[in-house]
Amino acid sequence: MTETTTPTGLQPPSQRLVVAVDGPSGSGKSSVSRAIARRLGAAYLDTGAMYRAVAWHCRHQGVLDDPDAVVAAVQDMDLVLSVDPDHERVVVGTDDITEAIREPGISAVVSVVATNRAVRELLVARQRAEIDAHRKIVAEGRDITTVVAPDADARILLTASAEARTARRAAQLGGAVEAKDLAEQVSGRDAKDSTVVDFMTPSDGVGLVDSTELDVEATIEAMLAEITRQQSNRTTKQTTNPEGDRA
Ligand SMILES: Nc1ncnc2c1ncn2[C@@H]1O[C@H](COP(=O)(O)OP(=O)(O)O)[C@@H](O)[C@H]1O
Ligand SMILES: Nc1ccn([C@H]2C[C@H](O)[C@@H](COP(=O)(O)OP(=O)(O)O)O2)c(=O)n1
Repeated sequence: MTETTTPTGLQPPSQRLVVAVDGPSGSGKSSVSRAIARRLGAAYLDTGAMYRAVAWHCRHQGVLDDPDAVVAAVQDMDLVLSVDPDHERVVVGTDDITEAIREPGISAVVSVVATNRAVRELLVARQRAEIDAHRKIVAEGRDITTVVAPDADARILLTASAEARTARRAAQLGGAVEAKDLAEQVSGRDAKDSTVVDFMTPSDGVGLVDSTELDVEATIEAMLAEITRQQSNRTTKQTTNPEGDRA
């Protein structure tokens, strides 16, 4: 069966679209993915917010130091995460923690839960269910292109130099953080998180967008161009080889 295509090679709007975005801290994943979701009329899944919510919940329960208790807490956790790109909202039980999960105290401990493999399995299952529940969705994190949605319609690794990422984070935090704490929040956290997933090099078939020399708008344009390129490639493959690799 051949898929119908628009004149530009893009899939028509009624078709499913899953965009997967990974990258290190401060590369622009959240701001750029949110903007792309708006432009595509898609949902937006911030998987980092899920890890942050787990860190908040475990700290709140006083179990961060006990890996088994962390897993139990995640299993029992009642998490509501908005996937509306225009409305950021994270709620655990009756606590609205939308603001709290962005505090430096959570950034400092989030790797404890993100490097717990059992926690990752639970969250990956939840992320896949969320992706399946939406016709169009942009999902971003560290392992979306490789583990959560390796079959996504478009997969992109968004990078920037360590200097650019640290400078962006400094500006975002309003210059209120000391240089050594800033380096720990960006490169230090990436080093810890990299022990369980690789988000510094694109895996096979994943497009690379380097935003070091680009402003936010130019990065959005570069990402949209890469999404279009990958969609066109997939459409061409499906048209020329509709049976895929089946003999
Ligand atoms: N290409 C860019 N140029 C300049 N600033 C950027 C760029 N991309 C993102 N930013 C800014 O850098 C900060 C970190 O971006 P964010 O989207 O939170 O990154 P990430 O989700 O990868 O950690 C934000 O203040 C954002 O507005
Ligand atoms: N898919 C994901 C998403 C985030 N994480 C981890 C890595 C980070 O330390 C935390 C928080 O992620 P978040 O994307 O909010 O991080 P930033 O502060 O934007 O750099 O969660 C992960 O391990 N896997």
